[in-house]
Amino acid sequence: MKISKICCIGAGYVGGPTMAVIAQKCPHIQVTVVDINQARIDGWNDENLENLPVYEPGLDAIVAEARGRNLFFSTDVNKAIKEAEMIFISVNTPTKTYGEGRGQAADLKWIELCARQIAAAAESDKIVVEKSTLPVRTAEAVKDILDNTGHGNKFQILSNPEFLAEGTAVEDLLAPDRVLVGGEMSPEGREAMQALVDIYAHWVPRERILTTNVWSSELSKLTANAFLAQRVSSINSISELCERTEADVSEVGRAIGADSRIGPKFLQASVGFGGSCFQKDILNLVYICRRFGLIEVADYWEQVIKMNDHQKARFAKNIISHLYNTVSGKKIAMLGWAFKKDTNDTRESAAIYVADHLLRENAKLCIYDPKVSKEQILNDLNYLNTRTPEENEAMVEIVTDPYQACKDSHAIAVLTEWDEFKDYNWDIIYSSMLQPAQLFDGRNFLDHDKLQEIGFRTFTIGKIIPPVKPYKEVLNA
Ligand SMILES: NC(=O)c1ccc[n+]([C@@H]2O[C@H](COP(=O)([O-])OP(=O)(O)OC[C@H]3O[C@@H](n4cnc5c(N)ncnc54)[C@H](O)[C@@H]3O)[C@@H](O)[C@H]2O)c1
Ligand SMILES: O=c1ccn([C@@H]2O[C@H](COP(=O)(O)OP(=O)(O)O[C@H]3O[C@H](CO)[C@@H](O)[C@H](O)[C@H]3O)[C@@H](O)[C@H]2O)c(=O)[nH]1
Repeated sequence: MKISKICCIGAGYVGGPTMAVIAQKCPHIQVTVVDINQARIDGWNDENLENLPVYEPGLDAIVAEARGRNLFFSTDVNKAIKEAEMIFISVNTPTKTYGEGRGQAADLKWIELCARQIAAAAESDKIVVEKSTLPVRTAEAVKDILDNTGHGNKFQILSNPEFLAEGTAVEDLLAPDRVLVGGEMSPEGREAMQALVDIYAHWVPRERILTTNVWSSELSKLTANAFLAQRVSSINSISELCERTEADVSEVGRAIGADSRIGPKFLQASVGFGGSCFQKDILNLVYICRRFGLIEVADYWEQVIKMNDHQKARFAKNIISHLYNTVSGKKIAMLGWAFKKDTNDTRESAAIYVADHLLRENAKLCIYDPKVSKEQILNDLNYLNTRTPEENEAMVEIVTDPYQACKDSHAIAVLTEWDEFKDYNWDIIYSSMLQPAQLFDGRNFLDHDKLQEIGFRTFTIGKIIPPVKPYKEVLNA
């Protein structure tokens, strides 16, 4: 079966970049990405590529090449469904905030709405591809809705989870470790799988395209994220032990990572993992296990989240304890708000929770992030509901100049590993701060020897840095 028209429902961090790459690599396929969010679609259609709603290195060039040729962004969902032979569902599947499974289960409201809309709008048979991350056996529900409301049209449901990481989405999409396609093991199912495999085979080596049954595919996505997050929580747990024993977590990470059975990736200790996926997907896994009565399995994975919460709280508490057990009324500069570098995404960023912790202690925060807007930072804090939006606005200043953020502060907390932070003139920053100037590197990536040499009291994760010399006088006081 040859596909000539694709539609993707959901123009977010996954739908936008994924479809842009398919369109670039398959110029003969018309790709239409649709969304109910008009502002998002306007952003994707904006002539100024700096206004694309998703920031990813290299994405602007790909959009520029394909947009208007065979890549289109629209809010006309029904039209795109009607025209397409293959429909990707790439809508959000956040943790439920209400009712049964609140705080753990995935909220499949948007998935169901998509299935119903596809059923209502379709005028011919369709292949429906689950691109969103879904609980194992969701395809069953999607198929049930489509089969019972789809006016006799035939639907094949495939699972094709996305493994891209933000910040490296384009490189991950262009050269994925693997592409996973799960489908029904019937002749029709195999034909649908082959149609999707043929699309990816335009640029992905065939041996990297794995096919499985639907349930293995759905569960592999949750499992991959659980394993990755578990590595971060594991090294973070060891970081705390390092701080008590004068071991250095970077050295431990290097030493264990050299074992080919362990491997060197995802062993970077940090203030805690963030992002829209790890926490939500593990909570979902935990929920599914509990539903099946697998209490020990659920508890095992839940510990990964508990460890992560502990790490974020530990970082904030460490700042407070080094500022003589009070941050009340003290200016603290926060460098970085995104959950990792090279993305403007802030979902579940450790920075949000560290900020909230410090604000509960009445700190005054001054925040700088090169890619995150003031509105987004305030939205993130307001979403926690810890205090009123007016109170957040009064306690938090958001600036576009990192030097201004640090000026007159008691301490700097580095929350995101943006490359530009390494190149700052730390002498100038040091001399503009209140003394003793303290710096808390939540990403272990700055040049700590140099910072110590300048005079900073430097604290990092998983390593105690001894002071190299008495604290300097304020240079330009
Ligand atoms: N963000 C990532 O890095 C990443 C990576 C792999 C997988 N995933 C998974 O992919 C899915 C999408 O994630 P995302 O980060 O792109 O989410 P997102 O929130 O950025 O985008 C989802 C989009 O879907 C739209 N939408 C929701 N319901 C709709 C409907 N009925 N019709 C049309 N549009 C609708 C929303 O308006 C939104 O723009 C999630 O299941 C997520 O777990 C995300
Ligand atoms: O050694 C490490 C690696 C990562 N992190 C943190 O872990 C979080 C997640 O990072 P990363 O996995 O690189 O980014 P995501 O975009 O969240 O990607 C994850 O989640 C996606 C959504 O499901 C999956 O598609 C990807 O495969 C999976 O890596 C970030 O806060 C990182 O700073 C660390 O603290 N230490």
